[in-house]
Amino acid sequence: MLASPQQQPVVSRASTGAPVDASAGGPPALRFSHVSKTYRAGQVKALDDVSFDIRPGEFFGLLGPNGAGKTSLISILAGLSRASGGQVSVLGHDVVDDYANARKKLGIVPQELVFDPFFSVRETLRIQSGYFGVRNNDDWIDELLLNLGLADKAHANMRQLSGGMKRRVLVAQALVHRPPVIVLDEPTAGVDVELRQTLWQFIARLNREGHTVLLTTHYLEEAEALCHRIAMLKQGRVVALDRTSELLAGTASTMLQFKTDAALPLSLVENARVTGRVVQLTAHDALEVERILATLREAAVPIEDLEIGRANLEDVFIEIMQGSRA
Ligand SMILES: Nc1ncnc2c1ncn2[C@@H]1O[C@H](COP(=O)(O)OP(=O)(O)OP(=O)(O)O)[C@@H](O)[C@H]1O
Repeated sequence: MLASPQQQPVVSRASTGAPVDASAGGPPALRFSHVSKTYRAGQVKALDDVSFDIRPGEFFGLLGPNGAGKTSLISILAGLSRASGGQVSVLGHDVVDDYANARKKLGIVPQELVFDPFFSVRETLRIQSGYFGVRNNDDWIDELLLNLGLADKAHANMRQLSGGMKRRVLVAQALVHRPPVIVLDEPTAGVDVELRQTLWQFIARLNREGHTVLLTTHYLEEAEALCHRIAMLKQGRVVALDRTSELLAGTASTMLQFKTDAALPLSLVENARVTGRVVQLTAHDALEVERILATLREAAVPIEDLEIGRANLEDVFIEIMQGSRA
């Protein structure tokens, strides 16, 4: 961890390279306990009895379609909104009863870009340090600027920055007080490949050094690559929670993809994912692949650009959201 004198690493690495949970027996990094949230006098149920823990040092993904409740959960965690029921805590500090201590442990990168346009990047980060009572923070601010590709923008005014640059400042802002728990709410929405790589390299390094990370994203390939465990929300409820590798192991293992202009035989339509001319079908084994290809041949469906590969997290996500998998 990028340790400051006040903050002890929550996870360290033994000489074998194996991660060691230095806080074993301590509180979870994040605890969501029977959390519910309703809007409009109970008419909209955004969260319904959500419970799970995130361990210190984990890289945890929270996935779900639009409206599943991810932002509602993060708003409660950040103290921006109150749960209708249940509790949330950060390293043992309740986000309502012990808000100041809970907030100090959190670095939150929000979805929305909100800044005071009159300050420079460095001033923005100094002001944010001041909110957390951190003085003489320029060395760490310089390190953040360097790692997020902002070194040459330190004196630029916030209003002069592009959207992608502003998002980098948002990340730096969340990290000024070296929080042990980092929450990223769709940090790569609409940002270019270069920033994604810079951002993920840096966040992965912080995670290796012991910081806990909670990520929400619609980019499932990012979640698959980065997250140790994943929870999936659907209509405010947790419908899946497991190690990423277990989620992948439980899915139909093979993906067939091809292009066609013709209609699919009825027996295949139900399980097909169709995007324009591109059709994707999952199969559990080689026999099922053969059966699908035979069905297409018998129905005289002309196919182009056939590819057969391994199913990925997107396939798992769709299976779970469609309710075709427990
Ligand atoms: N302030 C609000 N007033 C009324 N309903 C709301 C409010 N905020 C969220 N909702 C509703 O609560 C549900 C969950 O919304 P939420 O924004 O938490 O989902 P989300 O998973 O973050 O979605 P997205 O992926 O689109 O950001 C949705 O039905 C949404 O319409």
